[in-house]
Amino acid sequence: MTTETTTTETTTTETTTPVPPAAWIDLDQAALLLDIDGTLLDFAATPREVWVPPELRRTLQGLLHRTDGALALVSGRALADLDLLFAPLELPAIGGHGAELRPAPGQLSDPNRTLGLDPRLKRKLAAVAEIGPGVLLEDKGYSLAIHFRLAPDKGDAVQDAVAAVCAGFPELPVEVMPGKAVVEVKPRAFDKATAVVELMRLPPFAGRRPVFVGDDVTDERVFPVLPSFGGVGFSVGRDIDTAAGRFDRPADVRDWLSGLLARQPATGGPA
Ligand SMILES: O=P(O)(O)OC[C@H]1O[C@H](O[C@H]2O[C@H](CO)[C@@H](O)[C@H](O)[C@H]2O)[C@H](O)[C@@H](O)[C@@H]1O
Ligand SMILES: [Mg+2]
Repeated sequence: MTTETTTTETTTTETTTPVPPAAWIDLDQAALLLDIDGTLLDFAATPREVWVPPELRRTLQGLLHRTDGALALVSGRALADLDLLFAPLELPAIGGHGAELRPAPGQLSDPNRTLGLDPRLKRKLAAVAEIGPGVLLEDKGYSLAIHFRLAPDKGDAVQDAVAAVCAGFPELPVEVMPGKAVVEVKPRAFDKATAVVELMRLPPFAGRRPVFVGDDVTDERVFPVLPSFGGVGFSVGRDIDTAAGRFDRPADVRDWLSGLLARQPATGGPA
């Protein structure tokens, strides 16, 4: 069992690494890989309360077309959840921190990619919600997320309890993945980095240069694998050593993406 420390959501306006000009990215060669919460979308009190701006849907659809399908969401959320959020769009996606992989719209993720979380472990973890009101469970089948955004004072207790429960199952190949006001227990066999490597070997992503944007601990593992595909990564809200630059907030990422599309529309080459 592996444990990491929780991340913060501290956002400063002091940008030490400049946001990359949209003109730097060549959409004829790029594969756009985009994290969701804290990157494309602003945080909300609960997972269901996030808002997807209609303009963002239009931008993603345009970029998907402009890159010949080489745009994917790379999320900790389950694919079914992503499809509800972005409906009627169905985008190529990595879901559940790598548990699910859909290289093209309309395809199904192989249900045998990963085993479900051991039910004994899941039951014990679910009991952590008894710590108090505001501690929410999100069951993804292959993993369980325990949210404490509505009860920030209970964050330490939740993390300690999750670590204690997992320590009781040393034989299980699981890891504790910290996030933004959440802690998730997932199989160790996959993560966003392993799934990105897999995706980048499949058409229409293969041969393109990945441009990844992400904000969280789970995203940090992706940055080091990008150079082997000629790609780069950008962080959101904080500097990360292995990132090529930083956006301050999701609204900046959204503006950058719409600028990217505006500069390189489908009918012409780069502006
Ligand atoms: O990898 P991501 O796409 O960034 O997904 C990470 C987790 O995002 C969601 O939780 C986070 O966003 C919620 C809505 O803003 C917020 O209420 C929560 O506190 C955050 O942790 C999602 O619910 C998780 O399943 C994802 O793993
Ligand atoms: Mg995120």
